[in-house]
Amino acid sequence: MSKVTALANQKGGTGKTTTTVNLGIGLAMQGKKVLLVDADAQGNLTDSLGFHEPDNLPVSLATVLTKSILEEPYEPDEGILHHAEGVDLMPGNIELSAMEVSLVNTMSRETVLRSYINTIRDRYDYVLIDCMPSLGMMTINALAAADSVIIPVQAHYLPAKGMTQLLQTIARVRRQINPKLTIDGVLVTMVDNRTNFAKDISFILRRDYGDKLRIFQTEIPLSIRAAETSAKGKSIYAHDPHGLAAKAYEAFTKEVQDIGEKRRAKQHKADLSR
Ligand SMILES: Nc1ncnc2c1ncn2[C@@H]1O[C@H](COP(=O)(O)OP(=O)(O)OP(=O)(O)O)[C@@H](O)[C@H]1O
Repeated sequence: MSKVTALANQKGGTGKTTTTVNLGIGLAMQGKKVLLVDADAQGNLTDSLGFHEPDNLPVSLATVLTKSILEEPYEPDEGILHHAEGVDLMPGNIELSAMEVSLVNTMSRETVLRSYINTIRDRYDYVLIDCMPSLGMMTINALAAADSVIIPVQAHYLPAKGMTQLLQTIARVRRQINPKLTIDGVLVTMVDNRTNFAKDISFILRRDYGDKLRIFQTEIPLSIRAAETSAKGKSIYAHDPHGLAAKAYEAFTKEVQDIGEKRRAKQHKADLSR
């Protein structure tokens, strides 16, 4: 059974893309089949995986979503790229911003991405969707398509207001479109352990949200090496395998996998008792 997870936070630069890459490749290193979906018009995920000119790709997420809306046929694996470290990628690019506008007048505007992902999810153990830094139509589509959400939060920014908005949006999507949507947890990223500020943010998050949400045990350290990976088109495991950021992403991958295993066991039990 595959699991679809959206990495979402409407604030920009919180580590969504870096986490999508390193969680995805981390899961692939554990033998899982993984599809990464670039649902951000900036195409940063596509760029980070070494496809440095996303806008020049002949087929991208916008292409297949448009075909899906127009009810034109497409091959399930149309446009899917393969990365040397064992993950597949449905690339995204600037064409998604035009989609964001055209979706408003589409009947199935909130579930176009879900329809597409449903055609391919059985081929994978995990599908990770890297969201735009907004709560617009594409992010709603990602939340409608997902089984769960991971919220990366930057350690040096107090997320209180943004978090409330995001949690409200998730609750609304759950009520109106996708009742099974759950929150896997909040991942604190770019933690600078030399300052007290990061520790404070982490403390505040755990204090204010810890009883409602899982705050992942693992925190991702601030790391120049992690920031370098996107230009290299590699994961942190390939770029700096012995560094702290690689160790942290490895531990985070393990936490996510444990959640996935528990969910599978629960589902299995429910299926048996039917
Ligand atoms: N652990 C880290 N340490 C230092 N820099 C990092 C770390 N993780 C990510 N970065 C850098 O911070 C910037 C923002 O990260 P990233 O692109 O992953 O965030 P994002 O939430 O996907 O951004 P956007 O909202 O623009 O899509 C990038 O330049 C990235 O290389």
